[in-house]
Amino acid sequence: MSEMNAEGRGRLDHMPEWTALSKHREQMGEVHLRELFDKDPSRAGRLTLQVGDLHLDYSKHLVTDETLRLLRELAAATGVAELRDAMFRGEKINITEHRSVLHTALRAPGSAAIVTDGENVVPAVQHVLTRMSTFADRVRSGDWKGYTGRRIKTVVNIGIGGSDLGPAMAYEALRAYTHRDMQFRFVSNVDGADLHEAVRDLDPAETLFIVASKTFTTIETITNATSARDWLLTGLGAGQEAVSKHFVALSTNAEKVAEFGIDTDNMFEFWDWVGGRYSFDSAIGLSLMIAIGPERFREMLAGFHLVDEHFRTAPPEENAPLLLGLLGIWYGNFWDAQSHAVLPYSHYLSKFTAYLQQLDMESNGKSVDREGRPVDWQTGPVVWGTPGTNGQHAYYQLLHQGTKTIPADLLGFARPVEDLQPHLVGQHDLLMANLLAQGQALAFGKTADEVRAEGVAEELVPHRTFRGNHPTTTILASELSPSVLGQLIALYEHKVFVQGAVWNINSFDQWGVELGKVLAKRVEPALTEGAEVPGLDASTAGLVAKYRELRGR
Ligand SMILES: O=P(O)(O)OC[C@H]1O[C@](O)(CO)[C@@H](O)[C@@H]1O
Repeated sequence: MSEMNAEGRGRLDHMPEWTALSKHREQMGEVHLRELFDKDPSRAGRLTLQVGDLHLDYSKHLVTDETLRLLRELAAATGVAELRDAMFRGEKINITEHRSVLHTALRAPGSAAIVTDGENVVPAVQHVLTRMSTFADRVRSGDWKGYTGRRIKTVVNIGIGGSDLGPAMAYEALRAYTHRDMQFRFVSNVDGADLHEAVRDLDPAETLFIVASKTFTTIETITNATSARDWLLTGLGAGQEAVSKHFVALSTNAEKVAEFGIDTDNMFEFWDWVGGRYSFDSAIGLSLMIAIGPERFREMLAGFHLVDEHFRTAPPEENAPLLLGLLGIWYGNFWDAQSHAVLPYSHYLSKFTAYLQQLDMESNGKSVDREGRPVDWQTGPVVWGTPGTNGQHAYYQLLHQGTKTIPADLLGFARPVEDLQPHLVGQHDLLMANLLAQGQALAFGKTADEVRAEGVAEELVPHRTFRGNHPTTTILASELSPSVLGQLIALYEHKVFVQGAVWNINSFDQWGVELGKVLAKRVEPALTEGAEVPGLDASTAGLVAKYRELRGR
């Protein structure tokens, strides 16, 4: 197979810029952050960036100015800026699905013109946003009535993956801004227990289901939506005519929505150029919009747009998504880091890392390049983490004293949410002190001499020594507002983009989730009816038999 792709780009690991980074890494050897800080007193002030409301401190990274320069050269040589511009222009950079990648159009101002397939998509985006706003206002005000004439008190979003994680995460993140007289629930798992627990205390007459599915064929979602419809109609003692007052759909597939029995007047549309994991700022965000109101939703979109513009226009030295993407490449490809921890110091960001797992791992969990050739380099990392203080009492031990290199992001906010009860406000400084202390301990550790100086018995010194040298990015903002949430998500979206571009993989398909879906469909009849599954492997056949025995079949 040829070394060069259509753009004349050679294999990544054969590029001189890659080799230069490998050599640089060798020369760096066992560098320590203590040393980097000692050598350069200006480091802390210099290695920071301000993007909108986000303050990024990347001084605690194992990089020198030379490292950053070489990483930027790699980005230039791999055509990150060109691919970025092609994405913003609406070119079909999702080559395996022949689609544009235009989530940035979802948050572009109404005056923008973004053309794909000969059509400016912005008016359609704005039209759906207006429809969503009218609907959200009606539900919020009680003007939208259920079948029996009662107002809606609970909204249940049924979706999975990108049709669940985004709105569920953002709902938690922006809880302080949500409608206080309404409840919001998110059902995703095909385990009937999920829906069961979500609706068990609800009155169907006051419940609105939002069925969120780009394709409207996803088995988990359609199964849950069908069960929810049965629950509703049984509870109301009504027929199909009640569905239109209690079900709306968010989808690209009007035909399937109609087939399910939802009036397409109650469907909020989006388009195939919005990837599932990039979709919560599309119609998929309807539950969030009902929760926080259209105005706040628009503030969130403006936050996204601010970072889109930054990514599109900021010079490489000041481009935050570019920098974060390149730092990830530095660790993943040159320090053998296998994972990346995202550690928010905010209870409201409890679902943030789960959201990023799909964004990052579904995008960049690939092992062939854009030309279909196996890659010889590491691609996307395992992304993991939970809110920081909880993690400190669980897995931070491994971060501090384990054997692995795990770069981490520490996220925090200067101000607690406005409506926090006054007697709890004082806890915020303690929370943030923890964030700062962890960044410090991870970077600088504690030497054996420092431990000895505390009078620790010699045999315990190795156990109480902290190597340090664990790299972190600290991201601070004044508060977790809708705009700041939009800024944060766009920052990570574009970081993931940068990495995919450098690795020369397609970050916008997800063929890897297909096989399991197909096999589940084949195995199900074996579980229910004991049907023969041709070609079933011996282990799975044994497990099928055991399952049937345990179920008493
Ligand atoms: O919105 P849909 O079509 O139901 O898909 C849900 C999710 O399933 C996937 O296609 C695969 O898991 C995701 O990319 C997507 O977010």
